[in-house]
Amino acid sequence: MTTKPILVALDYDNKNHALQLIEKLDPNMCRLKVGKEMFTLFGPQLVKDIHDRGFDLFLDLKFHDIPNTVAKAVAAAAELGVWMTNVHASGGLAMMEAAKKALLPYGDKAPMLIAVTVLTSMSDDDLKLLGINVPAFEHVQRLAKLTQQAGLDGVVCSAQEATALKSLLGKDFKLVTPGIRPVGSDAGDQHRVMTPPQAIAAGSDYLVIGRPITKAADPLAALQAIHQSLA
Ligand SMILES: O=C(O)c1cc(=O)[nH]c(=O)n1[C@@H]1O[C@H](COP(=O)(O)O)[C@@H](O)[C@H]1O
Repeated sequence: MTTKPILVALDYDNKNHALQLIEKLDPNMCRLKVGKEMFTLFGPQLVKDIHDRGFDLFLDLKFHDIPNTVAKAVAAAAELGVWMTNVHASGGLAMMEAAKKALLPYGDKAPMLIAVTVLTSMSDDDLKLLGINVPAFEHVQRLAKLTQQAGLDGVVCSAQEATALKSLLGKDFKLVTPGIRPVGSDAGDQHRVMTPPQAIAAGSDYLVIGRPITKAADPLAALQAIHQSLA
C-alpha cells in the first residue's frame, strides 16, 4: 500500500474553519486536498498556510482548457510547490501532453500530474445526456488509456474501477479515488462509492475523503478510524 494513502478533501467557505480542522489532523496520517471553492476564495496564501503546517497538498483545480492555457496553469501549480495537481482527461491528448511538458523544467520537484476520467458523481444515465452511450466504466477506461499515453502519472476514478484499471494500465499508474464512504456514512451526491478497505484492496493508491472526516463530530477520530481500518 502507498504510504499515506488518505487525502482529506477540504471543501470549506471559511478559511478559519478549515485551519481549525487542519490543526486537529496529523500530517503523518494524511495529505490534504484543496479544490475550486477554497482556491477561488483564498488563493495561493492558503497553499502557503497548509505547507507551513507540514502537509502535502493536492491542488485539485481540474484544469480543462486549450493546451497552452492548461500548460501554463499546471506550471503555476508547480511554482506553488504542490504535491499533486490535475486536469480533465476529456481535454484531450494534446492538452494532457502540453501539461506534462510544462512540468519537465521542475524535474523531481514537479507535482504528480493526474487526470480526472468520469466524475464519481456521474452515472451511466448522466453520460447518455452528454451523448456518451457507453457505460461509465468503458468511458473511464478509454480516458485512462489516453492519460497514460500522454505520460501522466495516473487518473482520478471510482474505486469500483480500480481493479480493472490496474490490470489494464499496470501497477505504477496511480489511481486516486474519491467517492469513499466508511460503512454507515451517507453517500450524499456520490454515485460510485466504496469503503476505504475495499478501495485499497481493489487497487486504489490514494483515497480522497471529504465529508466523512470533515463533517464528523471528531474529525481526528474519524481519520484515525479510517487509518486503522487500512492497517
Ligand atoms: O478530483 C476529485 O478530487 C474528485 C473527482 C471525482 O470524480 N469526484 C469527487 O468527488 N472528487 C472530489 O473528491 C471530494 C469528495 O468529497 P466527499 O464526497 O465529501 O468525500 C470532493 O472534494 C470532490 O471535488
